[in-house]
Amino acid sequence: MGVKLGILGLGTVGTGTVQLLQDRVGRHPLLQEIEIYRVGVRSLDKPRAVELSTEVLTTDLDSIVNDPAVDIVVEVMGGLEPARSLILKALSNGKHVVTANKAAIARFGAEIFTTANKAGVYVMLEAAVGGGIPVIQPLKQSLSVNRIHTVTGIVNGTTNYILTRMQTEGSNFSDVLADAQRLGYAEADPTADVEGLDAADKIAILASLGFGGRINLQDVYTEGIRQVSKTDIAYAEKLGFVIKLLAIAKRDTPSSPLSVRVHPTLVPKAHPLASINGVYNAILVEGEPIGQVMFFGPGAGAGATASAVTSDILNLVAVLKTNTAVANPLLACGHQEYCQIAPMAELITRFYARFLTNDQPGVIGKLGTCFGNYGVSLESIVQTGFQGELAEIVVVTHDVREGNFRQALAEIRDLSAIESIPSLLRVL
Ligand SMILES: NC(=O)C1=CN([C@@H]2O[C@H](COP(=O)(O)OP(=O)(O)OC[C@H]3O[C@@H](n4cnc5c(N)ncnc54)[C@H](OP(=O)(O)O)[C@@H]3O)[C@@H](O)[C@H]2O)C=CC1
Ligand SMILES: N[C@@H](CC=O)C(=O)O
Ligand code: NA
Repeated sequence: MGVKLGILGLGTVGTGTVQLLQDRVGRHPLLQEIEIYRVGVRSLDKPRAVELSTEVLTTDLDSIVNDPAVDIVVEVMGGLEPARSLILKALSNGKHVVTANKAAIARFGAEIFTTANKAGVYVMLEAAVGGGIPVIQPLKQSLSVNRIHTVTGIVNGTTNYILTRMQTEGSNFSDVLADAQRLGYAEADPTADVEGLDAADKIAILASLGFGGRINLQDVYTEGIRQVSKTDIAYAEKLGFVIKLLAIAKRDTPSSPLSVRVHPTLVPKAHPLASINGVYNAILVEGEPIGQVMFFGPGAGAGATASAVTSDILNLVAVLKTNTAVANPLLACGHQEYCQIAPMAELITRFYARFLTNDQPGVIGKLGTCFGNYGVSLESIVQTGFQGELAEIVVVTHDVREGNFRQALAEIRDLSAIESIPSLLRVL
C-alpha cells in the first residue's frame, strides 16, 4: 500500500513538490510508493500549474491533518497560524511532518518537537534553511560528531539576489525586490527577507542543530539590508570587500556563551562567501576535527526547495517501510535546554563606518583620538570624496569589542565637525 501525503499549500514550493512527485522517471524508486492523497489550498478557483483530481484539492486543511488515512503531512503553506496549529494537530494524530516553514520552527520549535517526540513521529525541515542545499541532515547526521564553533551563512536568497544586482548592475533596491518576488524567492511578506528576520529564523535553526540547544529567537541580534546604500557598496569594493547579509553563530569554547546574529557585513573578496551571488546560499561550518566545510546551492525557488521537501518525504517513507518501534536519534530532535546567548556589546568584530564631516582641518585627528580613548585601533582611515559641502571619511577598524566601539561613536557624534554617520557595518 502507498504512503499517503496530505500537502498543505500549493504555491511556489507546493507546486514544485507536486511536479517532482508526479515526474518519477529516473529518480529514486521509493517515489513510486507515494500517493498525493490530499492537497489543501485557500482558493479552489485559482488556476494551478499541476493537474490534480478535484477530490484531492480541498480548502478544509483540518480535514487533512485529522484524516486517519494520511501518513505524512507536508506543510508548505507558510505563515505562523494556522500553520502552527495544523502541524501540532498532525503530530498529535501520529503523522510525520515535513515542513519548509522556518518562521514556525524558529518560534514554536520547542512545542512542535516536544509534541513530535511524545507522539513518536518526526518533523523534517531540510527545506527550511538554504532551500535546496542539504544542510539540516548533514548537521544532524554527517557532522554530528564534530565540536562546532562557527556557522556562517548567506541564508536568504532574496537579499543575496538584491545585493548582488545592486553591486553588479548598480540596480535600484525596489526594482530588484520586485524581480525577486516575481521569481518566487521572496516570502509572502518580503519584509521578513529584507529586514533579516528570515535569516534570523534560519540561523536560530542552524545554531540549535550545530550547538545542541534551543535558541530563543529574541536573543538573535538582527539587522536587514535596507540601510545598505550604493555608496557603501562602492566604498566596500574599493577597500577589497563585498557586502553580504551574513547570519553567524559562534562559540569560542564549549563553555562560553553563543553569539547569534544577522547583519550586513563587509566580506573580504578572498573569503569563500564573497563569491556567493544571486539567489545562491552558502553555509560555512567550522568545527573540530573537520576544519571547514561549506554547503553551497540554490537557496530559494520552486525546484530547489521541492528537492529538499521531497528528500525529507523519502526519508520518512523509508522509516514507514522499515517500521521501527524506536525513534532514530539522528532524525529526531533530542535537545531540551536553551543555549546561553552573549550580548552584542561583548562581540569582537571589525567595523566599517562612514562619516560626513565639515571639511575642517584636524577632523581625522579628532576621530583617531576618540577611537583611541576606547582602545579602538584603526586598520584604515580614508577621506575620498565629498557629498555637497561635506567631506566623507571612511574608517575600517581592527578587531574591537563592540561595546567599546559604540562608546567611541557616542563621543564622535558629539564632535562639532561631525555632521552624521550614515553607515555602520561590521566586517568579517
Ligand atoms: N519560495 C521559496 O523559494 C521558499 C519557501 N520556503 C517556505 O515554504 C513555505 C511556502 O512558501 P511558498 O510556496 O513560497 O508560498 P506561497 O505563498 O507561494 O504558497 C502558499 C500556499 O499555501 C496556501 N495557503 C496559505 N495560507 C493558507 C490558509 N490559511 N489556508 C489554506 N491554504 C493556505 C496558498 O493557497 P492558494 O494557492 O489557494 O493561495 C498557497 O497555495 C513558506 O514557509 C516559505 O517560507 C522555504 C524555502 C524556499
Ligand atoms: N524567502 C526565502 C525563501 C527561502 O527560504 C529566501 O529568499 O531565502
Ligand atoms: Na536545505
